[in-house]
Amino acid sequence: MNGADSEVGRLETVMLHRPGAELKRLTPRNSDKLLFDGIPWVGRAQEEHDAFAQALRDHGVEVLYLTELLQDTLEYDAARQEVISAMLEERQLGDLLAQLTRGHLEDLDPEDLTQTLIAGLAREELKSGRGLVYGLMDRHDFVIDPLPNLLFTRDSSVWIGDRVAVTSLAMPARTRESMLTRLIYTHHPRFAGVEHLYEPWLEHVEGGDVLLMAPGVIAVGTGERTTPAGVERLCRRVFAAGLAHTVLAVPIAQQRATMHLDTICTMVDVDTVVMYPPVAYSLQAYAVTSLGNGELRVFEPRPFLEAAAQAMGIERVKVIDTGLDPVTAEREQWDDGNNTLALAPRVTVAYERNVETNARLEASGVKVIRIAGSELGSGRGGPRCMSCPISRERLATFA
Ligand SMILES: NC(=[NH2+])NCCC[C@H](N)C(=O)O
Repeated sequence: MNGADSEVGRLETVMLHRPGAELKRLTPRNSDKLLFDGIPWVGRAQEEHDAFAQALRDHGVEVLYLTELLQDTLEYDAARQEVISAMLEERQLGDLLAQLTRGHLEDLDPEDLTQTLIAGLAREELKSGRGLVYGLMDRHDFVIDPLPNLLFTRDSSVWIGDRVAVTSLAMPARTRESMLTRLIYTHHPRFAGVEHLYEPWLEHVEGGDVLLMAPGVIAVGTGERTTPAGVERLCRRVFAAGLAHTVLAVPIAQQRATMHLDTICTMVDVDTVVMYPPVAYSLQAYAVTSLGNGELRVFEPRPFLEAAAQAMGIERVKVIDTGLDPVTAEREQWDDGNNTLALAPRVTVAYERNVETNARLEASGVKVIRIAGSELGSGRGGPRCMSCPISRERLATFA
């Protein structure tokens, strides 16, 4: 069954995106805007990603690739027309260039259209071009921008219970990603009948900020990406759908190092988190519950770990004591040491480079499946960011 009610129920199916030609578009001139901190060696990034996918399969996880789902989806004419129109509307190319681009895209078969939607289209790759907009563009300028961050499938959709929240991404370089995930969830037969909990045109919410702490309890970070209004909208929708009794709104620093809640905290067991030490005990949360009729009850802020324990109905949330010195902690947090992907309670995937954090996880009895991420990490995302769980074994129902 599709969906998830926790971060740690046995992972059954996951959606990944194997990085490809879109990474080859990165240059020192555009990488900041495209949210990469370096220029990855693409072949090696693919090898690292293949090893990640294989590690998941070795643990019984079904791996779906976004590219394959998208290509299947683009076999349907309605889906092709929908995505081409939506993309051209967003891109603002002017009437003539939009018309030429439409012609170019309509001629592509599903495989090439998939590639173009992901890797983008430079002006010089357009079959025929003319007019003012075309003339004013440099030949390397993008008629369609590439999507190098599609690699981080966590952010462009998130399953809550049996529904999928297609997210509303905050950074201009990423907004088109959820146009593609929405298309897949709307038209791909594998997802027929799945209800959408959220839509890309609503207030900003990114999947990296959403943590399913326990059945019925969701923590949502709000900072650089998910906005306060996004959390409020998600609360209303989650409560209306009966998917949770409590949402914890967690303000996080509005900066790149902590762009999502999952950069500082992920779950490794039903009651245990691994957390960036400097914030572990200072992070605050506003618990939100439903008063019915769409009204929300918002509680005074309290320490996050306390508020979470109360909502989860447990005495306390355990924190893996990484006990790291501040410099090591900061280095490993930057390299996504706290961004782990649980395959089951106490079994987690982590970047091998975060030697100290991983050693502490193991000392606490967590099995760590190490993967290489020297190239993948240049996009500032770890195993959790690079995975969208489509199905996890349910822990319980809370109703
Ligand atoms: N869930 C996450 N932490 N995702 C990380 C996304 C990294 C990506 N380069 C961005 O800046 O958006």
